[in-house]
Order: sequence, then structure tokens, then C-alpha cells
Amino acid sequence: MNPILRATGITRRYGERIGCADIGFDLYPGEVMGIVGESGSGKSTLLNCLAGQLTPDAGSILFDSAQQGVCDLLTLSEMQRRTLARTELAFVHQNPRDGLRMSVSAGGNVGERLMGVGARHYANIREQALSWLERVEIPADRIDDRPSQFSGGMQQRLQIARNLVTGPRLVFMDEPTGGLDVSVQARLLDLLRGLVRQMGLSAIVVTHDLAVVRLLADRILVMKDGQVIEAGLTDQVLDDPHHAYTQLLVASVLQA
Ligand SMILES: Nc1ncnc2c1ncn2[C@@H]1O[C@H](COP(=O)(O)OP(=O)(O)OP(=O)(O)O)[C@@H](O)[C@H]1O
Repeated sequence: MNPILRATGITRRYGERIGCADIGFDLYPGEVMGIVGESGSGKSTLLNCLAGQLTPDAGSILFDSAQQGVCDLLTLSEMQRRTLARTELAFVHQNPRDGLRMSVSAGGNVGERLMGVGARHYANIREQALSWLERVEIPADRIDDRPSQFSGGMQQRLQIARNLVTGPRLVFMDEPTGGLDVSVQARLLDLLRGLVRQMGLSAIVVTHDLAVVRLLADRILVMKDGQVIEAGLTDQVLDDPHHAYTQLLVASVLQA
């Protein structure tokens, strides 16, 4: 099986400071990879480079696209990249406001993505939007409400529906449960895990919360000072961390 994503030598500096250095990994179809590490370790820099929101200084990111074959996300034309971003890729932001259009209804937020890939039939779009609202546990009678009228957890679930409605193959998630109450986090994680499995999604999830990777990720990368210091199957790394830093990270959660 070919990897859906192969990152090699991803490096990004901010002046003298290193954001992330020489990161490489393969992600296989249907696999979820977690990126963990303390604040400032380079998780967001790496994710933003992978997702095309930040240009790395060096490296390549090969994506096995269903439409375009294997392509380097870093050398695609703007148009090819936009097409991929609308169809095969998705990005779930920590703050739903960054991933939703707050002035558009919930149904519109989901429908808009469908229209972006060519859907034109209003009744079909509304029907699909309704079905996705149901999948993310938003009551059908809220379809015409704006996200600003939703709770934080509902907004996040709506952002997930908006991202998944077009059936992407690879989803980037930046602290998807961050900023939510603990009980809301647990429900959202359950929902995410169900959707990822049902849809056979590949995903890359950045989080500082080891409970999130425990539940969602098959494999993890542990980052420190912009480098990957440990990588492997989630349970193996968390149950038997080799690097002293990972041991500390795991121990600090156990004590909390
Ligand atoms: N825009 C920027 N300008 C300068 N330095 C930056 C910028 N963004 C990040 N950095 C630096 O790059 C390094 C990695 O930061 P990054 O935000 O990727 O870490 P992180 O692990 O995502 O942290 P957090 O969990 O707090 O979001 C840090 O030293 C940070 O100070």
C-alpha cells in the first residue's frame, strides 16, 4: 500500500528561531497520526506546513491524490491546491470561528462546501446538510440558525460537518477539542472517532492532550524544540516511552 502522505525534510525557521526541523514520516490510508509535545515544540508549525498554510523553507510533501495522482503539495499551482483543499483535504481549526462562516446559517455552512464542489440542486444540498447535521448531533430544527447562536461544542461539531460533507481523504486537525469543557470534549472525541472510522479517513491531529491521541491516533510523533524525538504506535509510545522527555510528558498527565 502506498502512503497517502509522505513528508520529507520539513523545515521551517522564523528568522533565527527554529519552528520545525527536518521532519519526515509516512501516513497510510485510514491511519490517524497524532502530533504531541509541549507548547512551542513546533506542532502547529509542522501542521500548518503540511496543510499548506505556511510555506516550509525546505522539504517535500507528497500527497497521493485520487484526482491528480501523487503530487508534491509544495509545488502545486495555486489552482490545483485550491481544488484539493475543496475536495480531498480538510482542516478542522481549534477555534470554530476560523473554520466556519459565522454570518451564514448552519445549513449554509455545510451546503456551501457542497456547492464548492459543484452541487447545484437546492433540495439535494439541503437534504445532505440535514443529514450531516444529524450525524454530528445537531437538531434538524437548528438548520437555519447561525453558528453564533450555537454553543462552543455545537460550533465545533458544525465545523466538522462542514469539513467532512465533501468526503475528504485527509483531514488536518489542530487541537480539535481545545477550549471546550471536559464533558463536551469527551462527546466530541467519541463523535470524531466514530466518523474517522466510518469514513476510513486519514488524519493528522495536533494536540497537547494525550487523552485525545490515546483515543484517536494509531501512531504519534512526539516533538520537542522543533524536532521529532520519538515516534511509534500510540499505545507503545505512551505505555513504554523511551525518551526522557516523553516519559516526563506521560508522567505529568498521570499526576494531573
Ligand atoms: N509567527 C512566528 N514568529 C516567530 N516565531 C514563531 C512564530 N510562530 C511560532 N514561532 C516559534 O516557533 C516555535 C514553534 O512554535 P509552534 O507554535 O509551532 O509550537 P506549538 O507546539 O504548536 O505550540 P502551542 O502548543 O503553544 O501552539 C516556537 O519557538 C515559537 O516561538
